[in-house]
Amino acid sequence: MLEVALRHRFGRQGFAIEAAFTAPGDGVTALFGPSGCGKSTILAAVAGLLRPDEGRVALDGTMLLDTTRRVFVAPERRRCGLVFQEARLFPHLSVETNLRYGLKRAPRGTTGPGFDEVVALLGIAALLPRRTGRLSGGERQRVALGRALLSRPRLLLMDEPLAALDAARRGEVLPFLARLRDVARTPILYVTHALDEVDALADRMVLLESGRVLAEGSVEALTARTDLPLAARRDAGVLVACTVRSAHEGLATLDFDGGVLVTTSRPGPPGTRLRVRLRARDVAVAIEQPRGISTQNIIPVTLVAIDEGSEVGEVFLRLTAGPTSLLARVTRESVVRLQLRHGMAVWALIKAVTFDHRVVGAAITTEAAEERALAVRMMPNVVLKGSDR
Ligand SMILES: Nc1ncnc2c1ncn2[C@@H]1O[C@H](COP(=O)(O)OP(=O)(O)OP(=O)(O)O)[C@@H](O)[C@H]1O
Repeated sequence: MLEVALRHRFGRQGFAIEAAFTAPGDGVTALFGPSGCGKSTILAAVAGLLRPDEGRVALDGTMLLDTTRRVFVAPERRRCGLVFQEARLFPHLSVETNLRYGLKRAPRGTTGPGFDEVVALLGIAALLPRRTGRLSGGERQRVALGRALLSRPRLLLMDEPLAALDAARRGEVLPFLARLRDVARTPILYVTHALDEVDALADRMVLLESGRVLAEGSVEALTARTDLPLAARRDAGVLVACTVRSAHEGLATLDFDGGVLVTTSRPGPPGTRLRVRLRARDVAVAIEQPRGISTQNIIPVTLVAIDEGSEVGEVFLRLTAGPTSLLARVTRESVVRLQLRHGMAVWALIKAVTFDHRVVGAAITTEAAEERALAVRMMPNVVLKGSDR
């Protein structure tokens, strides 16, 4: 487990951070918040690249920083693997040499994935002889991930690793990040301000604003809260864990804990586990079961709360389908007109064409899936969290 408590101010009048949070010993914890809220500064303090005015950083009980006891472990001795927005590779050297540089930094006597395993995991075998200066941005980031992993870190620190890539390249690298998360068993602290990356990768989220922690918890729990700034976003809504039951003729049926969803997005074959973001603005409610309507998803739910929205004239309806929470963003006028009250049984209406999905495990090509199977064979003591568990 990573424990962080920091207090720092740049100069006398500068930006101030006062933040404390924990991250578990596995999975991805996202440091999420708007530009300038202090995410990179916190990451730098964990890496040892910044000495905060006061603070404590402990990794699995080992103190990396404790200003009260004058403990400051040098960055190179913290065993943190770093991946930044730009890959920071040696441009004149080959991919293989860059990767072996990572391996050289692994402390003696440590165990972890070997060179071939990491190359297979990240699908970079064909790139090995090439100079990194000639690679695409996405390829460079995969090499940077490999180099970080080969240094056998106890913690991977990633500062917006996809932010410098265009949409196509991000889509190319994301599944590899998911594979790394699932196979490498190294906890990851992941800085981002992109909610879709949180949806795709993170188990936990630490929500930051102006140098302070507003909330921390599971991604599902935090995205369903209407009292956090996340609720002001146009894509505010809940994340629902689903499993594909069937998929044919352009429609997929997904099971979730509390019902069934039908979607036109292509989530993969039966059994695939994924997360669906149901945006509050895409959910309507009806007080009677609608008939003669094109909407595919008509889900019986209970209205459990009416929360203030961030916009005048709007509210969030908090609905439950079994143990699963949904949010609907509707006008206050509708609440009055339909006489909506807590405890009412209503129907949530969600068009099949509206929602996005993120495959929880790596959604990768057949070739990459074969490489992944190879990586798994080569790393027998791996834990799989993905769709092909
Ligand atoms: N060395 C420094 N000296 C003075 N101010 C700094 C320094 N480094 C960062 N800051 C300020 O601290 C604040 C937080 O910066 P930080 O880079 O941690 O934010 P961030 O959340 O990572 O933002 P972004 O998403 O834009 O990278 C900003 O206002 C920044 O200008």
